[in-house]
Amino acid sequence: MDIKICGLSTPETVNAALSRGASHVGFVSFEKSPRHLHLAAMADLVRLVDGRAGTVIVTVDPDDALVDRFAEEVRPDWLQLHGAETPDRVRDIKARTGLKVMKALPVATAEDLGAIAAFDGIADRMLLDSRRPKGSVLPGGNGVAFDWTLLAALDPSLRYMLSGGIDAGNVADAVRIARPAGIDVSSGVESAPGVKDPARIHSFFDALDRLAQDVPPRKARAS
Ligand SMILES: O=C(O)c1ccccc1NCC(=O)[C@H](O)[C@H](O)COP(=O)(O)O
Repeated sequence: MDIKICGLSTPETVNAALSRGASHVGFVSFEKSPRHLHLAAMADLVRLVDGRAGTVIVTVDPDDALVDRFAEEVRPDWLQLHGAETPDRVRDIKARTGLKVMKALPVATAEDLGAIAAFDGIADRMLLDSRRPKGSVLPGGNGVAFDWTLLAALDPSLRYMLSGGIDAGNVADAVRIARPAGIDVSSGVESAPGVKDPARIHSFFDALDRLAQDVPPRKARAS
């Protein structure tokens, strides 16, 4: 299973995630976020990763100029689009940058899942996240979960990332209920908003290690 640790901002916490085998590490470009990083700081962290995990810039409705700067100055592997980007816009951004795109979709009801089909064959990965709670200025990274049982209706071959309010205490339930191809976590490995905590990153991976001992691999499971 892919594991993405999102909203990292220091070499120490990037190294903690890499040391436990994170498949992806994410850096947020959104000025209202406590996790916002300038491009030069992101570029330093991408160089530190040096191919040991997929590097992801999380961004919200970026214009072409910003997309170009991400591709040229930071050189990540992925852009994670966390705004109202349409399938056409996702296609344009992929063609413009040559980068892989993860499209985030806010989920609160079964109807919300209907939007996934429009990105089929366009987005490289869907990320199913909670809807922004009332009063939050952040489209993601709010530390709230949605009803994972809604995901039972999805085509089992859809390889999506699950996010929203996941932490060491509930990741086992998230995996057992949703059986996602990947998990994305941010607030759940922080000691305060925007402050990643190496000890919590380790606890999160410890919980995954325990889970790996009890949950059969996805392909081997019935239905
Ligand atoms: O994390 C942010 O501050 C953020 C800001 C703007 C858009 C997206 C953002 N985060 C997206 C993520 O990938 C988070 O990991 C995801 O929403 C889960 O967050 P959490 O519930 O805190 O684990």
